[in-house]
Amino acid sequence: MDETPHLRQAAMVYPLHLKGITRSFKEGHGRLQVLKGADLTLYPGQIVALVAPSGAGKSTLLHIAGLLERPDSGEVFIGGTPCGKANDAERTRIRRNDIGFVYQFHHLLPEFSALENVAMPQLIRGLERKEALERSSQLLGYMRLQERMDHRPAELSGGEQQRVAIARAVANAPKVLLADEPTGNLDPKTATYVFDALVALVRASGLAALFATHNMELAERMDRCITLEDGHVVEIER
Ligand SMILES: Nc1ncnc2c1ncn2[C@@H]1O[C@H](COP(=O)(O)OP(=O)(O)OP(=O)(O)O)[C@@H](O)[C@H]1O
Repeated sequence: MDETPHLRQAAMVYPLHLKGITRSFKEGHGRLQVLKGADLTLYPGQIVALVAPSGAGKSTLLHIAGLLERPDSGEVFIGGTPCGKANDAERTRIRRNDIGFVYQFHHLLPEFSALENVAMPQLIRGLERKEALERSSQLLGYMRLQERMDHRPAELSGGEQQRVAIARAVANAPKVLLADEPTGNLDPKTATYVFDALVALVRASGLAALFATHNMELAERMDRCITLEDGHVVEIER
């Protein structure tokens, strides 16, 4: 691995740092090389849009950054911790404590209330129930859902469900928030509302966020826009 002092510093300081990520998949008799040495650094408090055509590798990059998949080569640093050599248990711990995920579909637990859904990751992490519920209630208030806390997901609108999912994603105060089309299944007005709530939360908590989106209007409101070109991360100048 390239270990210039600059990179060592970046790896120590930044919420997310990807260095030389490669990933290929089996395709017919050959391999499809999706990522060919992708580099990316996210700064604290920064919201970055990842905009690229379908099939360019956005989800692959997010899965690798979120420690859901391992790259073929390269290194993922979360809050300065190199994760390549970490075993599965350590990766699960880092994922649980330091990474928040928001998906296009919320994956809330249907039999639990909004409040319990947000409390769940904190309880799994070992927080006292009272403390977890208090913090969850605060986060839901932040997402303007104080009136909806006791509702189950089926009793909430799509935009409300997604705001619960966002509150849950940041419940453990992660270093980085990763989102794959977080507003993709919402109508434009609701998408903007949910996005605004998300931005407010990211700004307030100072974490870094990386969002894959096809919504150019939302992407342009983020701090930085990046794309994937031929397996590399490229900044979109604005
Ligand atoms: N597990 C896998 N096995 C084989 N091929 C895969 C696998 N995962 C992804 N691919 C292929 O890798 C390429 C990139 O996929 P990826 O899902 O990362 O793209 P994407 O940019 O997120 O696309 P979309 O915007 O359509 O979600 C695609 O050609 C896809 O078919």
